[in-house]
Amino acid sequence: MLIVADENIPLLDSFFGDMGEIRRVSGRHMSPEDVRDADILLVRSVTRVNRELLEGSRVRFVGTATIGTDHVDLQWLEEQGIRFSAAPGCNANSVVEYVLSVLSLYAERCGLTDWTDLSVGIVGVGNVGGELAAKLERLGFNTRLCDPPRAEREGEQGPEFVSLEEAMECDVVSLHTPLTRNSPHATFHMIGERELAGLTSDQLLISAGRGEVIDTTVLKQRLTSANPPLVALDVWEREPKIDPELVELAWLATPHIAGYSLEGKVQGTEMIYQALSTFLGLPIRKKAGQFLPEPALSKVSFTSAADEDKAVKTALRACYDPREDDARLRLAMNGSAEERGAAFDRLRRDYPVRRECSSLKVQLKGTSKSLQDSFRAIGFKLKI
Ligand SMILES: NC(=O)c1ccc[n+]([C@@H]2O[C@H](COP(=O)([O-])OP(=O)(O)OC[C@H]3O[C@@H](n4cnc5c(N)ncnc54)[C@H](O)[C@@H]3O)[C@@H](O)[C@H]2O)c1
Ligand SMILES: O=C(O)[C@H](O)[C@H](O)COP(=O)(O)O
Repeated sequence: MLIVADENIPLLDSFFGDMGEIRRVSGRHMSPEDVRDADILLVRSVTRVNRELLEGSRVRFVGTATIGTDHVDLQWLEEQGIRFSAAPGCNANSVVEYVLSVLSLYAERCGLTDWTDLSVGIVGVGNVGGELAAKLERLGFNTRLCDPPRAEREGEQGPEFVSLEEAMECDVVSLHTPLTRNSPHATFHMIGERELAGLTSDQLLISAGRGEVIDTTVLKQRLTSANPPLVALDVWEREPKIDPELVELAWLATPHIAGYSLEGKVQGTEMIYQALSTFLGLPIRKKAGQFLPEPALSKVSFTSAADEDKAVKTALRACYDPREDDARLRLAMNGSAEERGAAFDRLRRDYPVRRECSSLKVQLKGTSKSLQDSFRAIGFKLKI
C-alpha cells in the first residue's frame, strides 16, 4: 500500500510506518503525478484536494491533519466514493492559547491591571470558539457568542447567542468560523465594509479562522482611515503570498501558526491515523501522548508575593508569546512576492517546538484561591 503524505505532517513513520510505504512530498506543490499510484493521501491545509489532483489516481482514502476542510472538494470525493477524514478539534486548544496570549498583551497595551475588564465577542462557537468561551468565562470575562448556524439548530436548548453586530460591539472580537462560500451563513468576506466601519480605536479584532473571512482590501482602507481598530491577524487572504502592507498595518501579524502547538499537530496526526485504521479495519494501538517529549520548560513557581494578574500572564507567555512569531514574519516580508511566499511557508515548516500550558507545572506557594482558579481555568497543571 502506498501512502503519499505532506512532508510536514509530524510522526509519519511512527503512526503509519507499519501500514505501507510512505512517500513524502511538498504539500504546497503536490501534483497529480505524485499521487497517481497512491492508495492513501494524507494532507495539511496547503494542498488543494480535488478532481485536478486525484482524477485517475488509485486513492481510496484522504485524511487531512487539520481542523479546516476548505482546501478539500468534499462533494467530489463523495461522488467518487473516496473516504475522507479531517481532525476536528485537534489544535483547538492551541488556538485558544494564542488568543489568550494576545488578550494578555492587549490588556497591557490598554493599561488594564485586570484583563477580565475586557469584553470578548466570539464569532463562530465551535471547537475553537466554544473552548475559548469556556476558558474566558471560567476566568471571569464577559463574552458574547455569535453563531447563527448553532442558534438556528439549538434554539432554546443552546446558550444565548447574539447577532454579528452585537458581538462586534465588544472590546475584543475574535473570529473562529470556517471559510464557507455557498451555505446560508457563508463566511467569505463576512467582515466587510459595514462591520469594519463600526469598529473603533478602542477595539481589537483577532482573526484566527481563515483569512478570506475578512475582506482585507477593505480592512487596509479601514486601518489607514480615522480611528482605526487594532488587528491581530494569524490568517491571511492569498496565503502564502500575503500582503506585506497589511502585515505592516497589523498590530500583531503571525504566519497561520495559532494551531501550531506540538500537542495540536500530533493530535492531528493521531486523528487521521485513527480514521485510517478504522477504514482499513486495523486495531488502533498508538496514542499521541506516547510521542510527546519532555517540554523544555517544565515548572514555574509563584509565591504569595506574586502580582496575580502578572503571574498568569508570565506563565501564559512562557508557553507562548505571539510577539516572537510576529517579529519573524515582519523580518520575512522582504523581496519579491515569490520570495515572501517561500519565506511564509518556511516559517511554518521550520516552526519551533511550542508546548501547550498543560505541559507546564505551576507551583503556587501561599497564593490566593482565585489565582489557583485562574491557572486551572487556562489548563496549567497545578502543584500547591
Ligand atoms: N489559525 C489556525 O491555526 C487555525 C487552527 C485551527 C482551525 N482554524 C480555523 O478555524 C475554524 C474553526 O475551527 P473549529 O474547530 O472551531 O470549527 P468548528 O466547525 O468546530 O466550529 C465552527 C463554528 O463556526 C460556526 N459558523 C459557521 N458559519 C458562521 C457564521 N457565518 N457566523 C458565525 N458562526 C458561524 C459553526 O456553526 C461552528 O459552530 C476552522 O474551520 C479552521 O478554518 C485555524
Ligand atoms: O485548520 C487547521 O487545523 C489549521 O488552520 C492548521 O493549523 C493549518 O495548518 P497547516 O495544515 O497549514 O499546516
